[in-house]
Amino acid sequence: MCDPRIIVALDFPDQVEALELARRLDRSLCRIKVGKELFTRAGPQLIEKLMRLDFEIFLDLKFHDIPNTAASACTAAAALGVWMINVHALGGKKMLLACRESLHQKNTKLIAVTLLTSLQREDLDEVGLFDTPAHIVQRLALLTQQCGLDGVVCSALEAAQLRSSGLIEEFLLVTPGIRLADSGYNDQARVATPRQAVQNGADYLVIGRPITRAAEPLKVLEKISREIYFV
Ligand SMILES: O=C(O)c1cc(=O)[nH]c(=O)n1[C@@H]1O[C@H](COP(=O)(O)O)[C@@H](O)[C@H]1O
Repeated sequence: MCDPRIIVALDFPDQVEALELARRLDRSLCRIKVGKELFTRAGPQLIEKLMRLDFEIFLDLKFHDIPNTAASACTAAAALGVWMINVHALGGKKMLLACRESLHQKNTKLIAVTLLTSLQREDLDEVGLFDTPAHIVQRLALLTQQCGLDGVVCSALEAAQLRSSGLIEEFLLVTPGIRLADSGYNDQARVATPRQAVQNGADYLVIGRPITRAAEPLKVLEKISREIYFV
């Protein structure tokens, strides 16, 4: 199977809309991300249905809890047969190690969210993180790599610096906060275009509203795929 770099975020309130959109996409051009809203409403059955449509699934539940609880949740998520799952790196080293260990001998990839792409410097100050997003992301990415996870979620703005900072080449950089030149930011803060993201070294681009809310989602997906193909 080819390795499409676009992950379409199916952020919908119910499975009817989600499946309808999925059927309009081309599985050779994208994977699919199911997040908290849709999974809470539609559950594991929806994951099965999407896998029957031959999509690889990133189950984005961003676990963040004490090590035992987070690790058990990872085991349960991976048992669904999904391609990728995630946790928050701010859960700390012990949690990251426990989660990694819980997926021992499983094929599911485990990545950690560094800093949400909706956050900027002022938001970090408010929660007592007095440093730049770039520094914090770097620290959390190195910690995540030391704990043996497969990669991190970061914004594409940090990807270039991470790539030149000694991360191993196979370490995955997954970047949401992707916006087309003519689309608004919505609630995102640290954004980049698809082309910039790939130029900066992102492996996978998570894209929601610019595709899912477009009048013709498949056309936008095809256009972005062409744009990043030769970067
Ligand atoms: O883990 C994620 O996927 C994620 C991390 C992050 O830092 N920022 C972020 O936007 N996401 C997810 O990526 C998707 C972005 O959607 P759009 O803003 O509509 O493109 C949403 O489903 C978010 O939950």
